[in-house]
Amino acid sequence: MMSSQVSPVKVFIRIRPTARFAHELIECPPDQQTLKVRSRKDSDKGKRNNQLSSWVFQLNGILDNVSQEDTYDRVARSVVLGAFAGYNGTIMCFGQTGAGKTYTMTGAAETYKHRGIIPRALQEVFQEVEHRVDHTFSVHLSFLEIYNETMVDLLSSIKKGKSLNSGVLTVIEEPGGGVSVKGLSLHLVHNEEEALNLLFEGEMNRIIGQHALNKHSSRSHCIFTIHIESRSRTLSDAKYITSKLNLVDLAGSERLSKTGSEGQVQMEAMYINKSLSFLEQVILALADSRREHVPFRQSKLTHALKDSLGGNCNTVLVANIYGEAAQIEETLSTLRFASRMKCVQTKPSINEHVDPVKSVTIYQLQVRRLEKEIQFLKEELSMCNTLTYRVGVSNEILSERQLEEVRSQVQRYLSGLLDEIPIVSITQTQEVFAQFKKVVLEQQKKLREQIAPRNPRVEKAMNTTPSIVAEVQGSVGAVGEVDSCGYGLGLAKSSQKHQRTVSPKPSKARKDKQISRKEGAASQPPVENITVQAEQPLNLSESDMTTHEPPKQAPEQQQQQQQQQQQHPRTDSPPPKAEAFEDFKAERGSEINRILKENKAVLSERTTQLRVLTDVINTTKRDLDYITYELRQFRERKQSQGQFVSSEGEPVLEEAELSLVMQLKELKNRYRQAYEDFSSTKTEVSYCQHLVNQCRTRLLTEFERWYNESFLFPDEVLSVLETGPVRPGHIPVDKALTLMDDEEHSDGLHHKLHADSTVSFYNAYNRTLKRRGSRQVS
Ligand SMILES: Nc1ncnc2c1ncn2[C@@H]1O[C@H](COP(=O)(O)OP(=O)(O)OP(=O)(O)O)[C@@H](O)[C@H]1O
Repeated sequence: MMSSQVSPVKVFIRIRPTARFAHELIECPPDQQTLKVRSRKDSDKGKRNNQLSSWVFQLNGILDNVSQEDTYDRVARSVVLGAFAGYNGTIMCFGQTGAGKTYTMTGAAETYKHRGIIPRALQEVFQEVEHRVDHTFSVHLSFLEIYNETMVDLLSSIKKGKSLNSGVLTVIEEPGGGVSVKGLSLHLVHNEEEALNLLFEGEMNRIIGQHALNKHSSRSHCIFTIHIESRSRTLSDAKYITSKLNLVDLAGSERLSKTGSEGQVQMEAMYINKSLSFLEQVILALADSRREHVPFRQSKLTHALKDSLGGNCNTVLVANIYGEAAQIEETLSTLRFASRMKCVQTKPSINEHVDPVKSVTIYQLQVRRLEKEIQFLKEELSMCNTLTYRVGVSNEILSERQLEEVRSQVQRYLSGLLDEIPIVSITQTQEVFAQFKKVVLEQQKKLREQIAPRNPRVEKAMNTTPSIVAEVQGSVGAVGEVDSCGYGLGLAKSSQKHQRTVSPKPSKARKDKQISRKEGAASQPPVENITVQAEQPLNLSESDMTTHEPPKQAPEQQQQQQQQQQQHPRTDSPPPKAEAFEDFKAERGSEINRILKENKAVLSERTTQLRVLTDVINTTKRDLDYITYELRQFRERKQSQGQFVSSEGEPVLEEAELSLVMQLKELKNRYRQAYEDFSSTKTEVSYCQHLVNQCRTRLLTEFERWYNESFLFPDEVLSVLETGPVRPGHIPVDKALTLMDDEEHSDGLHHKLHADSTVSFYNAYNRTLKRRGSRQVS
């Protein structure tokens, strides 16, 4: 049930038309909401009073000379429509016998025009059911009569009704605060006509007693209920709403003395008066916010109307009055009841429920649907795989336009104009790789054409130098913290050094050339701006230096190399990296090295400071614990000996205790200060560590580049690299130098990728051909 707002009961006065209307006693001002009544009688005591008393009643509307149609519109329509939104509604007529309750509620059966609220409500309900096509509705009816405190099912004569209990009817309270009548039959109706049939059937069954005032007077209370249940057609969830419309025709409220009834009828009148009196008590209790208990259970009527009066319901009361002078007492009584009812507040709220069975079914359906979907996707995936590896390739080959797009993407990616190449399909991804390889091969070919025939040294470098990537990774891993500053090259022990017969250092002229080349390079940022992130590992070890050993060669190769070395001067061979690194730090990389050393010095100093502060904190903490313990001990001792109190009655601190308190205070301050210093120093340490790491990475990266470009690559290689789309770092440069795929290999690459994919298809095709051939032969 959804949260509700408080809403007061709406009260209307309906005046039965009469030629003898007591205009001198009842005045209806034009505002249509006020009734002024005068009377010479003391209505409470039932005696004549010479004083003329007057009363003013303020209500929601006065229905004087108002048609049945307008009465329905003003009184009932909103309540009936509210039921379609899930709100319960109650409309009840109250008043003395013959004042027009039944006329208002059921109407005059003879003429269609004079039909009352119930038939009009039924008409509206079925019109709404027809209009609201997005919902399915079920409408049930029940008709209850309360006669002499006995509940009677007015539709029990109808066989089809569903009733939980065919025995005695009892009012039961439902968990949400509502009430229902156990055993009362509920009848499913599909249209207005079926519903009206039931209404008339119930009316026929109504017990009618002879009465002095009105021979057709109803001596019972009747509750005609329309039960509506609606479910969305569009949302297949388990939620649904229910509502009920109680249309109540109360028995006449006249006094016993006035009826002049005897015997059975007098008994009826007594019961009626009693139940209406209980109704009044309930209304009084509901109108008084201080009252905690409301006596609903005192009568069947009040119990059955419990949720209509004080619960989850839009409630409207029509108080019918018979405006003749002779009835002024009853009129006053009815109006008093009506104005009390106006103070009653209800809490209408939408009755939304969740169908437990349906919710399980819905989840089951969802699970089943998802399982189906998974199955479908699995099948689609397997079909896709099948197609990709067998026949699909021929269908999925990229068009010329698509190929061109991939080429363009790769070019833009390599030149830095595109950040990433999105993966679209397997063939597109294959094509991207193919294009990358093609670029590499093209560059390699260009290199070979330009330099190989003219420069045998490059051939040699290409054959003897490990891959640049391996070099960068391996060599970076070869430098460690072994020098005096805690940093430097991890120099291999002399016994582990490979024996080189060549001069370890490049000539001065060569070095100058190298330096000027690097200094001219645009990629060289100022050393202060150390923001390059490390991509290489930083931890370097001595043993890694052995990775600089030339790869093991076959004896023939060694012999060939020795011959080559004899042919070419030794100065052409690259120096050992350890020595080159020392040179680099002294010259080309001196500035970075200096900054690195400075940063390391600051780091070392801050680390020492941090250590000192840690000691201070620990010592202070120990002292704090000790003084706290001492103070506690002192106070416990003092407690056992009794408290010293000054002449003013204040507790007195002893000198020793005061000293401990002061020490504690001082220690706390020291601790706080040391902790603050520790925190800020710790931040500094991690920042310095970060700077050191950056510098170290930078030094190594610069060294590797310098080493490679100075000793391994000739100018021709560098010039080609600078002009091509592949920038240093994009691909392993040595790959470009050492990979020697021939032209056909390059050209055939794209086809091979597809050929791999089509192999299954062609294998199968060839097998079929073979089988066919063998059959022909045989
Ligand atoms: N507003 C009205 N317009 C025309 N006729 C009316 C109106 N109100 C009541 N009457 C007529 O007055 C007579 C008594 O009305 P009705 O039977 O509705 O009174 P009641 O309050 O229902 O009495 P009871 O105590 O028997 O239930 C009926 O013949 C009815 O047609």
